[in-house]
Amino acid sequence: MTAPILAIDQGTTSTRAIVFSGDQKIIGVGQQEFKQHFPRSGWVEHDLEDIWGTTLATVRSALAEAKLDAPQIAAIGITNQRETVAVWERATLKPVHRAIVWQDRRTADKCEALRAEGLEPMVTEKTGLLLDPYFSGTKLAWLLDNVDGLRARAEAGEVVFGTIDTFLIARLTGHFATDVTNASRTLLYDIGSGTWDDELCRMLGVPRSMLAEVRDNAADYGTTHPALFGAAIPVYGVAGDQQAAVIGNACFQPGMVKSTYGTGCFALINTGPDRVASQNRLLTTVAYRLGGRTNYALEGAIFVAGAAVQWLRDGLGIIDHAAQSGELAANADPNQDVVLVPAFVGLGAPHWDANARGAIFGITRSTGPAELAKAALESVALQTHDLIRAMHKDWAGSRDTVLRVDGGMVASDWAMQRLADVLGAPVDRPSINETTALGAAWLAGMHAGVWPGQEGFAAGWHRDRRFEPQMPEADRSRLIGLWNDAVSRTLTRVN
Ligand SMILES: Nc1ncnc2c1ncn2[C@@H]1O[C@H](COP(=O)(O)OP(=O)(O)O)[C@@H](O)[C@H]1O
Ligand SMILES: O=P(O)(O)OC[C@H](O)CO
Repeated sequence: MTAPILAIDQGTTSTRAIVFSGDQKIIGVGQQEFKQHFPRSGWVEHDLEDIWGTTLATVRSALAEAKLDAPQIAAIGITNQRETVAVWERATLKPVHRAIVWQDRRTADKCEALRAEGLEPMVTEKTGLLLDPYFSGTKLAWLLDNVDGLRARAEAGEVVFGTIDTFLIARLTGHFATDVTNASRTLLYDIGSGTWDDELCRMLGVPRSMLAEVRDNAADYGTTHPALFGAAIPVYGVAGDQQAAVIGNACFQPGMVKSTYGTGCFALINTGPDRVASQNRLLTTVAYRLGGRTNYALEGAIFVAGAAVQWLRDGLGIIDHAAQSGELAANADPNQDVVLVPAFVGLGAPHWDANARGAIFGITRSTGPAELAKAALESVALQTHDLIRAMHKDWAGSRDTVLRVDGGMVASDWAMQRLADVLGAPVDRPSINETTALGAAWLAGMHAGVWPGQEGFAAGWHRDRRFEPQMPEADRSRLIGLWNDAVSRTLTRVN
């Protein structure tokens, strides 16, 4: 039996709802962008009512486009921007503050202080993460320390914390639950024992009662309140968006790697049941847990990928649409060595320098929009190269792998060709680009028993196009050399 599944993909800049038919084709889409709040330099917040409002609206429009009613949907899968911190009243589900977004850097000093206390090795051992403002824990601590009366209310059990999945589940079904991949990004969860950790909670001053129950990725997360969509629909799948993309790109075998190019870029390699500890400042994270069995991943997280294209459009005004960036880059003068280090919100893996800021090198009088567009797209490829190189150093199982890509930016043929050139390895673009949503839908469909199991699903993965490397090796090494030099001049600290 097959049946349609609805996926909710709550991303950083927009919320999408997608209805997949029983044979995994997209038959209905709803999408809405929402406001980004930047209250101070380096701070990024989302209004949780915007997130909720766009979720309801996009689900309704996806159902309408698919010409389906709620009873015809077998199950819902949820996937979400990870690490973003929401705190709300347990009884009313009313937020007590805007959500603090994963990109927000306000806790850089707190992370530095914890590092100075020598706590990072303990944190990494338990969580697979580093002390960086990117992760939820220090942001939650900031709210407890800075919102009047919040700590007392948290200790009294009146307010709770969750990542965006947890907030949506609470509002959709009334359950207070999260999935293991989202939990693994909080700095509060021990990925080895699979439990919230008391020592980490103490380190960050977080009461245990604020934390949700952690479930497998394919599990029962309750049924939606009937009034929301006209009938109750079970929520059977939940995963953080980058882990959902691993699943949607069918990277189930150890050694398979995917890289997603949305606002940021996140490359994950499946390391199977082995928890590989990085020596090169990659993250160790949960790829998925199905039937109680965990697959781990090494992850490289870059904060600015498509955001560099947005900057070309909104900051510099040199393009009207993201899609024009590739055309412009193709016209750049090949003799100019312009390098952009897009450290707009610090640098993520493998540098983890929260205080670094962006820089452009090699500008001359003849540098213009085309060279800047080329440098912006190239910076995404060069950052990916840093991640893949770190993976190769960390784990022999990562060699000889083809990169599967997805996300909004992979629509750019120029960017994908340059990625293959800089990596010196092939890049595969799948036929369904909505792999994040597809991954969440598969979790739900498989749990509902209406979609194929792992092997059958993987067999249905199809390639749209393979990009083969074409750049001569000498040009490639020269480009990488210029990049390494530019990055070293941008860093504010040596790890
Ligand atoms: N044709 C294109 N060329 C380059 N970048 C693109 C193109 N289309 C979209 N993008 C970039 O992709 C990003 C959107 O991807 P998406 O996966 O929707 O992101 P997110 O989930 O982070 O909101 C934007 O930053 C946009 O600038
Ligand atoms: O919303 P995206 O696609 O930019 O993904 C955000 C990541 O989950 C942050 O870790």
